[in-house]
Amino acid sequence: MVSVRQRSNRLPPDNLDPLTVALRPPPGETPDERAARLREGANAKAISDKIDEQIRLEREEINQRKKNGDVKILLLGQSESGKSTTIKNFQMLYSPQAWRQEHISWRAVIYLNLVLPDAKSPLFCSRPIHSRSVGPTPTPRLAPLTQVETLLIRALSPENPTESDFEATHLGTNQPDLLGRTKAEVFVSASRWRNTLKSKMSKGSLSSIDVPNASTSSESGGHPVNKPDIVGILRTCRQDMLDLWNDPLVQNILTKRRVRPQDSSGFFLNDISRLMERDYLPTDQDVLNARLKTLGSSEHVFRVDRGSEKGINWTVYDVGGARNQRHVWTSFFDNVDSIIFLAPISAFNQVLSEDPSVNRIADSLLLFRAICGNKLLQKVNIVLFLNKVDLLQAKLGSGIQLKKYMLSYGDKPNDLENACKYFKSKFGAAFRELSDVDRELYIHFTTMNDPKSTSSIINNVREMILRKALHKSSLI
Ligand SMILES: Nc1nc2c(ncn2[C@@H]2O[C@H](COP(=O)(O)OP(=O)(O)OP(=O)(O)O)[C@@H](O)[C@H]2O)c(=O)[nH]1
Ligand SMILES: [Mg+2]
Repeated sequence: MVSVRQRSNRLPPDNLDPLTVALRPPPGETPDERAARLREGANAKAISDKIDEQIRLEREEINQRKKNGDVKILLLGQSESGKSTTIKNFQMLYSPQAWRQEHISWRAVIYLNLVLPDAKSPLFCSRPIHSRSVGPTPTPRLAPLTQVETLLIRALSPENPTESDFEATHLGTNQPDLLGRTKAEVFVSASRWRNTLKSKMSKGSLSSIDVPNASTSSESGGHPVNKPDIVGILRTCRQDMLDLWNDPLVQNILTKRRVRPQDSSGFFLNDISRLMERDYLPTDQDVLNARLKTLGSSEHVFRVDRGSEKGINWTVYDVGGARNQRHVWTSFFDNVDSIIFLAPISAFNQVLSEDPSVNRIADSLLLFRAICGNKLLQKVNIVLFLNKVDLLQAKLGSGIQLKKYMLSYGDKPNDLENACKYFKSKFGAAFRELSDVDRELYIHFTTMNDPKSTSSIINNVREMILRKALHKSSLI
C-alpha cells in the first residue's frame, strides 16, 4: 500500500515503460475514486485468475487424456442410416494413408454389391414382376453371378467359419430373385472382414479379384482352375446385366412403382464398365457408396496431430444398427463423451428390412427417444445427423408426398426446406422431452457420402466434442 501511494505521488521518470504509465493512477484521484479503482482491479484480477485456472485445468486434462485416455464417440442409428459411412469420413480426414491403403479391399465388397444388389435393383428381380409375367424373362446367361456371389461371400468370411460367422454372412430375406435365388443380405463381422481378406490375399488363396493387372482371365482361358477368375466371370455377364438394366420394360415397371434403384445403397450398375477394368482400384466415392452391413462392433482410433489436440486419441465406435444387433449398444455407454446419432430422413416412405410393418422414420424416432431417455447417457451430449438429405431432396422433387407418410406434416409445402424443419422439430422435441437440462443437442443436415460437404461438419463436431469433453472434466 505504502509503496503504491509513494509511487502515485511521484512523477514517473521519462523513460518509464508504457504499461507502467498506463497503470498509473490518474492525477488528483480522490480516496473514493482510488477505492473504486482498486476494487475494479481486484475484480479484473479475480476474472483473469479464473481464466488462468481454466486454462491450467484444460492443459492438465489434455495431459491426462494423453496419458491414459482419449475422447470416445459412439455412432448409433438404425441399419443403413450411415454410421459406417461416417467412420469412412473420419478415416478419410484423419487417417488418409490407411484409408487409401484399404481401397483395394473394398473391391470385393463393390463386386458383391453389383451381383447381390438391393431388393429394388433390376438384378434383384422381385416376385411380383415374375409372377405377373410382365417383366423380362430371367436370362440364364446371368446364372454365373450366383457363383461370383458365393465366391465373394466366401472371400469376406473367415477361413474356418464358426456357426455364428456362417449365420452372419447369410442372413436373408428369403425372397427369390429372377434367377430363382434366395436373396441373402450380407453381414460381415465389422472388425474381421478386412483382416480376413488381407490374410487370404497374402496367402494367395483368393481368386483373381486381388490381382490388378492380372494377365489371366476366363476370356483368355488362362486362369488357374483353383483360383476362379471373378472379374472374368463378371465380364462375361456385363452385357446381360446392362441389357437388363436398360430394358425399357424394366425401366417402365420401376418408374411406375416410383422405384429408383440408382438411389439405393451400393448401386454400381451405372459404373459397370469402369468396375470391369482389370486394374480397377475403387475411388474414394466408390468406397463411400459401397454397402456392407455391420455385424457386432468395430473400434477406430484417430489422432488429430495439431495444436493443443496433439496426442489425443479419438476412439470412435461403429455398431450394427439392425434390430438383431442393437443389444450390444449398451456395453459402449460407459464413459462415452458424445453420441453421434444418425437418422436417414429420406426413409420416410420406407420400411425396415427386418420388419416390413415398421416405417423407418418411426423406428429412428423410437430409437432416438430410447437413447435420449437412457439413464446411463443422461449427461451425454448428442450430435444428431439428419442424414441422406440428397435422397430426401430427390424424393420430394420427384413428387413423393411427405404428408402421405407423416400425417403430422399437414399441408406444408412438399419441399426440402419445410421437410428439414419438420424433422428437426420432431427430433428436437423428443430430445427436450426426455433430457436433463444440462446437456445439449447439436443437429446437422448431412449427406454422408458427399465428402466435400461432410468434412467441415465433421471438423466442427469434433472440435465441439473436445471442448465439451474438456469442460466436463474440468467441472468434475
Ligand atoms: N445417397 C446417400 N447415401 C448414403 C448417405 N449416407 C450413407 N449412404 C449410403 O447408405 C448405405 C448404408 O450406409 P452404412 O454407413 O453402411 O449404414 P450403417 O448405418 O452402418 O448400417 P448398418 O451397418 O447396417 O448398421 C451405404 O451404401 C452408403 O453409401 C447419404 O447421405 N446419401
Ligand atoms: Mg455399418
